[in-house]
Amino acid sequence: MSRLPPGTLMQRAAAGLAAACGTLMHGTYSRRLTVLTGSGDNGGDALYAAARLARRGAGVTAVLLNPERAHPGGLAALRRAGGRALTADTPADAKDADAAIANAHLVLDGIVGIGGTGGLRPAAAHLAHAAHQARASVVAVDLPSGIVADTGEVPGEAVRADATVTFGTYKPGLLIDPAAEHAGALRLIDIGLGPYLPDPELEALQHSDVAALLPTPSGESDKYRRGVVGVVAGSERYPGAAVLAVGGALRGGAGAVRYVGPGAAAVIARYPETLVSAGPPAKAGRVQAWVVGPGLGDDRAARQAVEQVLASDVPVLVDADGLRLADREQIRRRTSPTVLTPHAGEAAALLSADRADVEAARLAHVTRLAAAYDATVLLKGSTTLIAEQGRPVRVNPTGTAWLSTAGSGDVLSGLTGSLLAAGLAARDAASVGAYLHGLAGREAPVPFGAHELADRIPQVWRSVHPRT
Ligand SMILES: NC(=O)C1=CN([C@@H]2O[C@H](COP(=O)(O)OP(=O)(O)OC[C@H]3O[C@@H](n4cnc5c(N)ncnc54)[C@H](OP(=O)(O)O)[C@@H]3O)[C@@H](O)[C@H]2O)[C@@H](O)CC1
Ligand SMILES: Nc1ncnc2c1ncn2[C@@H]1O[C@H](COP(=O)(O)OP(=O)(O)O)[C@@H](O)[C@H]1O
Ligand SMILES: [K+]
Repeated sequence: MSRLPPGTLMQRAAAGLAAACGTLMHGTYSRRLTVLTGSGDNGGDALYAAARLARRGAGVTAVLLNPERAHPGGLAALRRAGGRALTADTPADAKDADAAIANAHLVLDGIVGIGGTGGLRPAAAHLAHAAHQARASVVAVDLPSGIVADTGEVPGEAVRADATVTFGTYKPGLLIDPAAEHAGALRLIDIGLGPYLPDPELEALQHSDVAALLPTPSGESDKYRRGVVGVVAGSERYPGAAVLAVGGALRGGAGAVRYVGPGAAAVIARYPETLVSAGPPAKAGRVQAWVVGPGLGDDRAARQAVEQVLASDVPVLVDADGLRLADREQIRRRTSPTVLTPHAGEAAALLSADRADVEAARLAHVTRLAAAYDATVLLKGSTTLIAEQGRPVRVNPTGTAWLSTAGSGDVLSGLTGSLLAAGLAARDAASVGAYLHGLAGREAPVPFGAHELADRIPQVWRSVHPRT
């Protein structure tokens, strides 16, 4: 801001916002637009954008939460363009304000942006509620008012938007639930901040990043050089977990999958290429990475298997029952990489916290877990986050709620373990595993069972890396 004439960034933001709204309303002429206006610069962006739309024929009403402190330049521009302004909490205007929201084609949420603190105050919450009830599309300016931009938490009332037009850079709250769910479709407007932004605290891989990380065999490759992944999963009670984890592992780029446990017959019946051994992991032969935990149960053999795997000197992914059975000190003492893949309930147990608190503040909890266990942590759920100490947290941009189906996590752990065995660093293996798993969930015809996810992986692998 200090390098440019005053107001330049706001004008860039308003121009981008107006263009996006024009597209969303399929034009401006005779469209009704209502602007929920707070008293900071977020309201200023909204007012200037609305003035641009009014000049192009839209009928604009601004509902002001605090008329004395509404952005003076924005309000003047709106009035010059023929827009009208109402005061939200004066009895004379309140009815008109509610009607303007109820009858709008589009409602712009300019209540608060990155300057907001806490849930919406009552007058603002009333407007947010009215917008939600209305037929109008709701477009959030920079972010849905009431969410915490930096964390994705939603501490109280917040706007529910159909789309969010954000400026300069994505904010963590637009990418992490529960806040992300309030944002709707995202649109980033470049206002020229790029070169001045600090390193991000949160990052999301794109297709090209994932393509560059995918292991690809070369002329020199043989099955051992490609990596062998050991899978310790399944039990008499849950033989299917073994099949699903092996199914994921066979599609993760390792050269061979070694299965260790009581589910060998079921595994071989489905995947005859699997190397199986009946004894404990310590006797199973060399692997380049282990996956331990899906459907393992909790008998003595299971506990012993977890202990042996954690005692190895190769990367280990611990999931499901493995997270429950693992000796926590043993995890912390490991010198090779460890990847923990809890869902919110398992994360809560590992931190002696409440599941609801983990889901409400995913970023804080995944960061705490990575520090507490000195491990790479992939926290599953409606948003998947990957944390490692000292590195930006990664948020997985793929996925769908259809992934919440039994056994889906088993496929993810096999897949991610296979990427570890193929030589990816722990954080990359977890991010790439989540990315492909999420894409498979989007591509598979719904409703799907978890085994169909494993079957989809080669197709999404090719879509990410067409030359494989
Ligand atoms: N930075 C940049 O480069 C650019 C920034 N830009 C834009 O500026 C925005 C940030 O503007 P900002 O800093 O003026 O704060 P903003 O988000 O409008 O909120 C402050 C107001 O909210 C109020 N308020 C607070 N909490 C509340 C609550 N819970 N419920 C209700 N009200 C609450 C608070 O009231 P107060 O506490 O003062 O009474 C104050 O009036 C940013 O998001 C982007 O849109 C663009 O123009 C492009 C360049
Ligand atoms: N609401 C949701 N939206 C998107 N993905 C979800 C949702 N709920 C769960 N998932 C994903 O589905 C998978 C479920 O894994 P998990 O909880 O381990 O189930 P299971 O133990 O049955 O395999 C994870 O990859 C998780 O991120
Ligand atoms: K807003």
